[in-house]
Amino acid sequence: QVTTQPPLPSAPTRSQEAPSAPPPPGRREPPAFPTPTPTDQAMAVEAMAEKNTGAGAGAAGGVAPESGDRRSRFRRICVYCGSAKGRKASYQDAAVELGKELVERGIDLVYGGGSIGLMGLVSHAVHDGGRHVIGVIPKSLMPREVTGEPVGEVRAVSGMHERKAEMVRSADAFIALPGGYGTLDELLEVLTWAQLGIHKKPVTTNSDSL
Ligand SMILES: CC(C)=CCNc1ncnc2c1ncn2[C@@H]1O[C@H](COP(=O)(O)O)[C@@H](O)[C@H]1O
Repeated sequence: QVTTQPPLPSAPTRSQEAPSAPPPPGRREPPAFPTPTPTDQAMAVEAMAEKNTGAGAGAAGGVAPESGDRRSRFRRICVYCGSAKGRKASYQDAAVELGKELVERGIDLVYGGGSIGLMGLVSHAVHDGGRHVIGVIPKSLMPREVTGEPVGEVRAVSGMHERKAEMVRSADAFIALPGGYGTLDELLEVLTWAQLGIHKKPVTTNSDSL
């Protein structure tokens, strides 16, 4: 079972569209979706795991939360995010905050292994905070997505499909931050694998990124 928190906005169907309400003239504002903070995202994943019996870290070997502190039931969370920093500073802030939140909750990071863009920000935040970082990256992509010293453990894989499979195998839950087509591809694949019952791990997203 997969739940997104908050639910992704769906486009109105023809029957839902009011015929008497044409779009206003001039510039169209983007819909004002709420932007959950990384704390909201981590909380959402925790809440989903509680709702989904047998889902999440329970099935994937996570640790039980210790009373009185903010340690998570998840051992490792996979973060999907852009290889670019994005148009808004808030995306970069969210990546760093999410990394810090993982550290605070004692969670290790699985990610796409790049050192550029939001991927670089979240991985450095987790690594600098002393948690383990696993970067899963095809060898052929390293020259493009890794600059300087790689962060944490690098798992070199043979291709894009293997990368996504290894990321899903290695993590107990998934959070998508803003990104481009690559992030969208990763998010859709992890969602469709859940729909097919290939895994039973929680998936959540920041709807502002889509
Ligand atoms: C050839 C093939 C099977 C492609 C399937 N597509 C993909 N599979 C796995 N990771 C991807 C794919 N396309 C892009 N990515 C990765 O997704 C990450 C984020 O990309 P983006 O900035 O959101 O854009 C990057 O590390 C990028 O290398």
